[in-house]
Amino acid sequence: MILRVENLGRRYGDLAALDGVALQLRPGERRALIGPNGAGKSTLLNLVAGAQRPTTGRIHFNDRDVTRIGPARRARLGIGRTHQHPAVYPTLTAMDNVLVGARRPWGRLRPNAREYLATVGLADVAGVRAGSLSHGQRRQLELAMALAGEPALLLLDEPAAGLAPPEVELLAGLLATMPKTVAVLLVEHHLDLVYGFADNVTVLHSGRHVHTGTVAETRRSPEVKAAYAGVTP
Ligand SMILES: Nc1ncnc2c1ncn2[C@@H]1O[C@H](COP(=O)(O)OP(=O)(O)OP(=O)(O)O)[C@@H](O)[C@H]1O
Repeated sequence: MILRVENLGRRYGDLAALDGVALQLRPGERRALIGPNGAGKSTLLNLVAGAQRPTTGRIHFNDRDVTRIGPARRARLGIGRTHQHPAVYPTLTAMDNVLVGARRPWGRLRPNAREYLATVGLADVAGVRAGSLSHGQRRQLELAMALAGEPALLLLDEPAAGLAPPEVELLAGLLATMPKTVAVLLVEHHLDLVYGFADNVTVLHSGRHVHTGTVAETRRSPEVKAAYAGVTP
């Protein structure tokens, strides 16, 4: 398993944002994480990335316990991520943003950086400052930055949020061409995107795990229907 999460919990005062969640991802697996607003999806992603510390539970990445390891070291170990609001350096060019994402000596990686930009469809704006790019392009750039780190696990937090329908289609195409060496954990509300992309789908509701299954199983799951109807399954 590339990711093994056991009994993961996170409290904010009286609120259990995440409550005893277990999750396992195979190398190269495409897994979507869905659930209604406030279900705990971003919290789970932040705990796996190391941006937040769990209240309970353990996180194993590549058979290594990373529960107490900080986010920068987890990134170097091979956990890449994107954010709900794209985190790019606005005053740096698209190219230099990718070089930052690569976390390796500048010059050596320049040709590669161009490849990553091309992968996400941004080759033409390599020299443009990230702050001048559209919201959709900044999302694509953040994905190139994450890929440049050559992660074994990529955490994507609502990559379709704020995108126009043609940009969502572009994103779906990008996700489909993602290297099979990368396992992806995708948090997304856009269910067409989820069902077109995922091997398996995990559903959270009120911080709890309510379902994991294939796309077909998820589509007909009564627990999933109940979770989305706002009923406690
Ligand atoms: N820093 C925080 N302080 C207090 N409560 C928080 C904090 N972060 C998240 N929460 C609460 O934890 C719960 C889970 O939030 P989380 O953002 O993980 O849900 P989500 O499934 O990602 O929701 P959405 O789909 O709306 O992004 C929510 O009730 C939220 O209000």
